[in-house]
Amino acid sequence: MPDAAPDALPDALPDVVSDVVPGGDAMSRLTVRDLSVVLDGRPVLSEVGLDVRDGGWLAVIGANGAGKSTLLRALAGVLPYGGDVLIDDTPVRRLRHRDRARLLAYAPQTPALPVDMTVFDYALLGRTPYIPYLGREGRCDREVTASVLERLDLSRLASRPLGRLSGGERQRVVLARALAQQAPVLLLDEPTTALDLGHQQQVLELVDRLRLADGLTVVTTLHDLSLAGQYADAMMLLSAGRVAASGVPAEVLTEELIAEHFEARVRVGTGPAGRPEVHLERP
Ligand SMILES: Nc1ncnc2c1ncn2[C@@H]1O[C@H](COP(=O)(O)OP(=O)(O)OP(=O)(O)O)[C@@H](O)[C@H]1O
Repeated sequence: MPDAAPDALPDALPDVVSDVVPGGDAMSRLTVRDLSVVLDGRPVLSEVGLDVRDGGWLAVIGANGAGKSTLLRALAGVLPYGGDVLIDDTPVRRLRHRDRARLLAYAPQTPALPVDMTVFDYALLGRTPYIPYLGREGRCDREVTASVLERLDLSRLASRPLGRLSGGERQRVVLARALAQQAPVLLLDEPTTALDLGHQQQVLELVDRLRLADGLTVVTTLHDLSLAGQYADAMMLLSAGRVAASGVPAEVLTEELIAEHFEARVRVGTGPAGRPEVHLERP
């Protein structure tokens, strides 16, 4: 069954979410130096560097196979890498798993989901770093989870097993788990690919509001270049595992760079607030 259209977004964040997402004093500047990843003996990322300010939104773009998901997986610590990943001045690889999970949340593109687990219990897994060893979740954990599910239009599916969701519903549940984690750095791998237009807007607006209100630092891969240009304040173009361009969206979303790295013919216009809009043109 398709979901109902998402509710209009209020200007203010819901109390519970704004109370539970870390405040502006949380650590969240993300710095990457000379990052490299080798998979199956082949270099997939080389000499990647980036710097995302506290409360910044970096969109990583690039053609299929450029290394975008690999970059996010390395940042999330689920792949071995060379080089340094720092949150403020703390090397992420030195953190214990639990401490890292409080600083950095990652929503993968297509995670394996336990088909019998309910939507609520899966999103509640995001609270694991806050639950004492051998303990149970508390009221706050359940409230945070319920609030995030509500913001993502998932409350009515809370007791539904994951195996009985549509693709777009599954994608929002994966995001819900990451948001319930309350980490100041959020890594989202193609968070909108399976979503209808209304839910794309709902998800990106929610992430943007959390970023502006609470200083979340966001890194996301996005294939939709216009969406990337509308939401990100910085962009990085990856090509064959290396940084081909980086800067503000207007510096990266140029007709020349897109032609060269995507082999696509586009027209780049200027949208609201001077942000670039990318339109495909028929050859
Ligand atoms: N586990 C793996 N073992 C070996 N090679 C891999 C592995 N995972 C990915 N690769 C290769 O690494 C390269 C980068 O893959 P990655 O998934 O990061 O690209 P991407 O930019 O996210 O692509 P897409 O836009 O298609 O999602 C590709 O050539 C891919 O085939």
